[in-house]
Amino acid sequence: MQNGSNIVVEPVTGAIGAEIVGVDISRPLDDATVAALRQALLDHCVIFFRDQELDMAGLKAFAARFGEIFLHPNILGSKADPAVIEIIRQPGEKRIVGEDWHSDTAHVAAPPMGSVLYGVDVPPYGGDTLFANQYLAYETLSPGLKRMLEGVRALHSDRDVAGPAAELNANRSTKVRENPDWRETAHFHPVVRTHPETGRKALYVNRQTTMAFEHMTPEESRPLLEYLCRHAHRPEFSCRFRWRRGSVAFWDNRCAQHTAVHDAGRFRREMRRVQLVGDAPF
Ligand SMILES: O=C(O)CCC(=O)C(=O)O
Ligand SMILES: [Fe+2]
Repeated sequence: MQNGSNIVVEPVTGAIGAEIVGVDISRPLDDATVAALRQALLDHCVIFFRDQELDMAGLKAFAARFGEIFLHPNILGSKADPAVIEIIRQPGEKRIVGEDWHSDTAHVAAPPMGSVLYGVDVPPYGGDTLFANQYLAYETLSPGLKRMLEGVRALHSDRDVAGPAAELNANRSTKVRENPDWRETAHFHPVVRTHPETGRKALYVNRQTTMAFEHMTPEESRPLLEYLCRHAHRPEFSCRFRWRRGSVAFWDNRCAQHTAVHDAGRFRREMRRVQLVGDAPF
């Protein structure tokens, strides 16, 4: 049993991210350890682990210590276990999962609270993942823009990430579910959400799913939306994680955005991801 008091939390930037040292997450974790890890996640928005040996069951068991497992509505899960998504890139792949800045699965009524991503087969260089702190993105807006965004909601849709065209499926290994009866899933969420555990406000718009502000056309929304999406990942809000085999990133999807970098096209890259159930944003 791993004891919470042994854990060391080492921030990786001044803005976001911390590496956790001194814990083997393949072993059963006691409640003090889980509480310490959860606190580190709340403090740093994303936590990283190195040199972990996790099979699918181990990855799921670790994630399950932090909440109920979320089943993705669009992306096909592994044949071995549908709760685990295999995010695979073959050499030369045109499109990848997670390209461009986003928070995960924001088109559903209650988006996942977080994701645990595990590096199974990682390129020798390239294929990093970037994260950005959305508390800072909100806090650095001007008082006037903060006031303007108060109470404003935006429409989030899976039109571009799971649409009927399935153009994605032709160009990447990780497939969305092919469904002739596919219907768009769309929900309104506040542009500024309050984190249910920390009580802090975070910006909550992204380039993958946010279509328009409520009561406004996409054309009217686009300039401000684009400004907010660009502001959301300024270098001083972000960190970059370089993967090794056995690395883990566990992000809080309520206060962090992330993007995968598509710069390792010559190499195969294989990751496994488990998501956790979250609340409806408020
Ligand atoms: O493969 C990556 O680096 C991240 C992909 C992604 O966006 C995700 O797992 O949610
Ligand atoms: Fe993602």
